[in-house]
Amino acid sequence: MSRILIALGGNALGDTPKEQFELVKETARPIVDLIEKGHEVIIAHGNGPQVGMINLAMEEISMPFPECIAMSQGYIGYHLQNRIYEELNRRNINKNVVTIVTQVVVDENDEALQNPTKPIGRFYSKEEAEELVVAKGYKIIEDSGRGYRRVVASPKPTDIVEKECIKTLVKDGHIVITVGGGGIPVVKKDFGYEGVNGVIDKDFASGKIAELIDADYLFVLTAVDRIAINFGKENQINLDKMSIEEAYRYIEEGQFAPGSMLPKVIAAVNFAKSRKGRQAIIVSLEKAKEALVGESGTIIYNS
Ligand SMILES: Nc1ncnc2c1ncn2[C@@H]1O[C@H](COP(=O)(O)OP(=O)(O)O)[C@@H](O)[C@H]1O
Ligand SMILES: NC(=O)OP(=O)(O)O
Repeated sequence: MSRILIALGGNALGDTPKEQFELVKETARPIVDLIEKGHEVIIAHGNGPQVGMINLAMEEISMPFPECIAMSQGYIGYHLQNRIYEELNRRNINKNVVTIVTQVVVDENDEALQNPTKPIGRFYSKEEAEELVVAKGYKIIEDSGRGYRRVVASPKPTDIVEKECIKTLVKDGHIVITVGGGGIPVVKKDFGYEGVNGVIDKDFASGKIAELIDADYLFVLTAVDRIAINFGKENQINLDKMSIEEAYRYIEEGQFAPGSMLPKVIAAVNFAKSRKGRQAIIVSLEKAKEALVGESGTIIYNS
């Protein structure tokens, strides 16, 4: 039996709450497959499209990002815990599922707070993007050949406020959904914490919690079955494994798009490096079960 941290991509959760609730029904199956095999599963998820949607919908009252992230953790967590519970019941597996509203500590001097890089919200055409820059003052970038997106600050996680609660729940056999959307970014104050504007990359927060709960595997589930080099080009090569040294070389070559595949690879490398025997796997949701027996995904390993 292994302890597996599953990081679900926000782009795989659909565009509307209705669409998401249907999609998450499918998401629950491969997750429960792993639980049925006896693995301990902890779930993290993205919120890029959703947090952008919430922030835009609440523009009139300028809803700050920490609150938007908390809302996204709540409703994505609700969908996941509802559907996973249903799937567990269908298979007569007696387990509890719970979502933790999670605050993630960042450094108030993190330079990333002044330099927006994290794509959120929907994709725009080039013309729409140009209009938004003028009308709303957004910073917009081109996102991995898929269109244009707003970017916001994305500080690095340094600690997780609720880590002891998470550890206890996992130890007691409960299925925990945590660090949704990378967690609510907070900075330490004298007696507590205060939210800051930004969206933490869920891949980095997932790597952090995976280390803290002593996971054996970090599964980063996204839209592609494998990492590729020369991605999207005629000479694209999909990788079934990648050593840490190879990963560093490909990063240097610029093989992984910033804001999409690059944070996943960095989080995977950091996790694989942190303890001998730990492996990170980047794979699609549909192929998660196959990935555990080496039949899909890209394994990032410490050679
Ligand atoms: N080298 C690469 N190999 C595979 N996919 C890549 C690569 N570079 C960029 N991508 C893109 O990155 C996407 C994953 O990032 P993203 O959609 O932001 O993640 P998430 O699933 O967490 O929302 C893939 O679906 C793919 O379109
Ligand atoms: N917060 C975050 O990293 O979300 P995505 O995975 O949706 O980009």
